[in-house]
Amino acid sequence: MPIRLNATQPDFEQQFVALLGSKRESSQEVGDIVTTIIADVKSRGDQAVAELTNKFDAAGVSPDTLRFTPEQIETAAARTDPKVRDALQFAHDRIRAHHEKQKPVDHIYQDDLGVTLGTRWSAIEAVGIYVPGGLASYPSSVLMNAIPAKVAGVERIAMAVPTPNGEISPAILAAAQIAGVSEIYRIGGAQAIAALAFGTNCIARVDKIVGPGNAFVAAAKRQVFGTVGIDMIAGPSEVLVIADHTANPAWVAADLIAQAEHGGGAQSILVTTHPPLADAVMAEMGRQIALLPRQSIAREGWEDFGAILTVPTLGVAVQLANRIASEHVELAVENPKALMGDIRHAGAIFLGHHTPEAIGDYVGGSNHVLPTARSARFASGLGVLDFVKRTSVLGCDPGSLAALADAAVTIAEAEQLDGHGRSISIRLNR
Ligand SMILES: NC(=O)c1ccc[n+]([C@@H]2O[C@H](COP(=O)([O-])OP(=O)(O)OC[C@H]3O[C@@H](n4cnc5c(N)ncnc54)[C@H](O)[C@@H]3O)[C@@H](O)[C@H]2O)c1
Ligand SMILES: N[C@H](CO)Cc1c[nH]c[nH+]1
Ligand SMILES: [Zn+2]
Repeated sequence: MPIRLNATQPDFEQQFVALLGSKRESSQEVGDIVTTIIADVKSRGDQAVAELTNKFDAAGVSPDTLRFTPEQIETAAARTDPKVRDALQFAHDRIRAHHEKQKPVDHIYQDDLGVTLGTRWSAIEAVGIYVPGGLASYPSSVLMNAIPAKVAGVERIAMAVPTPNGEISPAILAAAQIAGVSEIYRIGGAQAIAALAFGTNCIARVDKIVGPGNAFVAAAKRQVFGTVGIDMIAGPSEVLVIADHTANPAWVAADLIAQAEHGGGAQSILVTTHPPLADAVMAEMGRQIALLPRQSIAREGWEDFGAILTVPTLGVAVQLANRIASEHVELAVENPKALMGDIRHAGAIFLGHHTPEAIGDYVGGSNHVLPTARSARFASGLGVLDFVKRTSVLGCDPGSLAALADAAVTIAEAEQLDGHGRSISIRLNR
């Protein structure tokens, strides 16, 4: 059964803290498995990648079939239902248009001492994008990963996607074609992350790895950080719905189920100021889940990771939401725009009764690769800025150098770094 809590019950704080911690962090066991996999890929390269891919995905690969050939991509993409292809193209165009607006601009100026100062942006050269594919297939995640990289001007995009039982949804390859990605490997999990980070004979190493995935993918990204850059920890999905008396219980229940459907530790939480809504959503969950197939992952997700919290005011709801720092926060309230400013920690905010989170998963235009496991306290969703680096630019002429020199030499002396001081004063014949 999902957890039900009322903010006025005496042990609320204790129960809430337990909810915050429940299965959101990567376990030691997963971390240890991932460490072993990464070490294996580092030492045995493609052979290890192929063996691990066959062990976990039963993909039937060998070291020389890890990469999709251009013909395989073309054939599979051509098999995609034209309606799906059109929908992916529609999504692509909307996502691209939104991300174009995120492009940073170089900025160079001269300050009042005559010093030239600037910020220059340049694209990362080679990026690995991870597209999850264990329990479900995510053509939409191909677009969400690849489009901001393309907009940023990344030269090489290497995509990893697991192919359970050797199968791939043609829509994945159609999405890759639409986004302009052609270097695609049929690998997943920690072995894919290790191969992209350290490189093998057939997979050249990248500079940064982005994209969502399960606990093994998230742990592997943590462990290779430093060797390569990573975007964030985008693990099992989460939704937090804040709802008042104006919310429709059937719609709220449907949104909670949509997130539980991701399985593998997904989390769906409702916080409401209206106790009758809590009861109605609970009943709706039972009704709608009963309509799902018996082994539906949504059913398991809700049973294991669902929660309904009743609170006295929207102010308390917001406080709890900021502590949970959910990947998605839906504001199913009378005046969502008024509440939005108080939500400090969220991967993405969805405004009002007519903005289901799933619209952001696919075609809204914003990115669905978002921070999970409370990392929205310090991380942001994927965007163009994840694929560029910022380099500062500084320039002095004799006049401006003279204007800065005294203070610089004084600090150098305070640090007892005489060489630093001399490299300045030598230019001024001091
Ligand atoms: N936060 C986001 O932006 C976002 C977006 C889309 C999906 N997601 C999440 O991505 C996840 C996708 O998970 P998934 O499992 O379907 O696909 P996945 O591709 O992330 O994981 C599949 C891989 O996990 C590895 N694996 C599975 N069991 C293992 C084991 N016992 N030991 C070692 N490795 C093992 C295998 O290598 C397999 O290839 C879901 O949790 C979903 O919620 C998040
Ligand atoms: N809700 C997921 C994490 O933001 C993304 C997704 C893709 N397809 C369906 N859902
Ligand atoms: Zn989703």
